[in-house]
Formats: sequence, C-alpha cells, structure tokens
Amino acid sequence: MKEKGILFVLSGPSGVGKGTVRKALFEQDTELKYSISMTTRPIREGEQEGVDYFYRTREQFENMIDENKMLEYAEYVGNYYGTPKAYVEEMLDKGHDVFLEIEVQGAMQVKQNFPHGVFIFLIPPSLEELKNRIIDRGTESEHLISSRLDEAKNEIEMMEAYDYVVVNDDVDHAVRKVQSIVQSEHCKRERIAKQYKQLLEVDER
Ligand SMILES: Nc1nc2c(ncn2[C@@H]2O[C@H](COP(=O)(O)OP(=O)(O)O)[C@@H](O)[C@H]2O)c(=O)[nH]1
Ligand SMILES: Nc1ncnc2c1ncn2[C@@H]1O[C@H](COP(=O)(O)OP(=O)(O)O)[C@@H](O)[C@H]1O
Repeated sequence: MKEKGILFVLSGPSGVGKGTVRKALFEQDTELKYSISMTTRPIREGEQEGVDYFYRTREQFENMIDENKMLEYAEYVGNYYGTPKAYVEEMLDKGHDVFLEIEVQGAMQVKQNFPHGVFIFLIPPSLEELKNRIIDRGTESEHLISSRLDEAKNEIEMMEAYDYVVVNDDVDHAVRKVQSIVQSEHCKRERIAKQYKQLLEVDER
C-alpha cells in the first residue's frame, strides 16, 4: 500500500515514560491521529473502553490475530497488546498522520511493514532514573523490577533501528522534541511531494 499520511511510532523501554509523553503530546493541539491499542489486560481505574484501550478477552484478541486484523502485536507481562490494522490503514489512506505508542517488539514488526514510517525511541536520562521511575510507578513487585531493568537494557540495544532518539528528561521538553520531529518530517514529505508534482508537470509540457 502506498500510504498518503505518515506513520509515527513512539517506542522505548518499559517505564521510560512513553505513555506520559504521548498523553501530554495529545493534550496539545495536534492533527495527529492516535491509534487506540487493543489489550487483554484488565481495565484500570480511571480508564475508559475505546479511549485508553479496546479491552478484549484472549479469545477475542486471538481471533483478531487469526483474521489478520492486527498490524502488530506483542505479549507483554502476560497480556496481549496490539494495533488494530483497519483504523491505521484508513487514516493513512485519507492522508492523515497516525501516531502509535507501543513497546519495542511491536515497533520492530511495524518497521517491517512500514519501512517509511518514522520511528522515535524514547530513552531515560540514565538507567538509575529508569529504575526510579519503575519503582515510583508502583506497578511492579520488587523481584520484577530487576527483571524489568534487564529487559530494558536489551530493549535499549534496539535503539539503532530507530530514526530518532529523544531523551525523556523532562516531559514538556520531550514533547517539544517529538513535536519538532513530527513537524519537520511533515515538511520534508510535503516538499518532496511538491517537487515530484512539479517534475511531472514539466515532463507533460
Ligand atoms: N506492541 C504493542 N505495545 C503496546 C500497545 N499499546 C501499548 N503498548 C505498550 O504496552 C506496555 C504496557 O502498557 P500498559 O499496560 O498500559 O502499562 P504502562 O506500562 O502503564 O504503560 C507499554 O510499554 C505500552 O507502550 C500496542 O498496541 N502494541
Ligand atoms: N520526564 C519524566 N520525569 C519524571 N518522571 C517521569 C517522566 N516521564 C514519565 N515519568 C514517570 O515514570 C513512570 C513511567 O512512565 P510511563 O509513561 O508509565 O512509562 P511507559 O509507558 O514507557 O512504560 C510514571 O510514574 C511517570 O509518571
């Protein structure tokens, strides 16, 4: 498929602040379309079906996989997380830019299908700070924290596969950096499209 919009993928190790940065980005006036993920994890207090995630049973999720309706998916801490294909394809086809916030395994699957996507990797200012964020969030038990950190080190090795690396030192700062990547990629594509059109027009004369 020749997509008309740009697919942006924000990824990075667990606990780095992907969700925090994405939410802050979408609180600003943005023309990006956020792709709501599907998950089998239980809904948390304060979350809403169809806003934070589409909450589904394992059976429903596996049916989506079998029917080839997922753009990517990964099993993460015992639950499935994935991006439904239809919305992303429809939005890109209409010329909208689409934004995914997903973990590393899923991002690598997307890269295979969308090599022209823009892949942004969020890193912590240090591993010590990453550890503090995982502890502060309070969602992991003590013994899981060290395995999470080991996993994070492996995830950080995937950094080279990305187009941009953004340090999440301060949320506003990180959001501004992501916004400027989005803007410059957008300008770049528009310029290329314009030049291509002009070239064809010259050829027709
Ligand atoms: N592969 C993939 N990962 C996702 C998707 N949606 C969310 N995630 C990631 O799944 C992980 C767990 O998310 P969540 O259960 O909401 O907990 P969080 O750690 O508080 O963000 C995070 O790293 C998300 O970025 C998705 O559609 N696909
Ligand atoms: N720039 C930052 N400075 C300090 N704490 C942060 C920052 N970004 C995120 N956090 C905190 O770190 C924890 C992990 O953030 P979260 O968005 O859940 O990460 P991820 O989605 O990557 O797993 C949360 O408690 C969040 O409030």
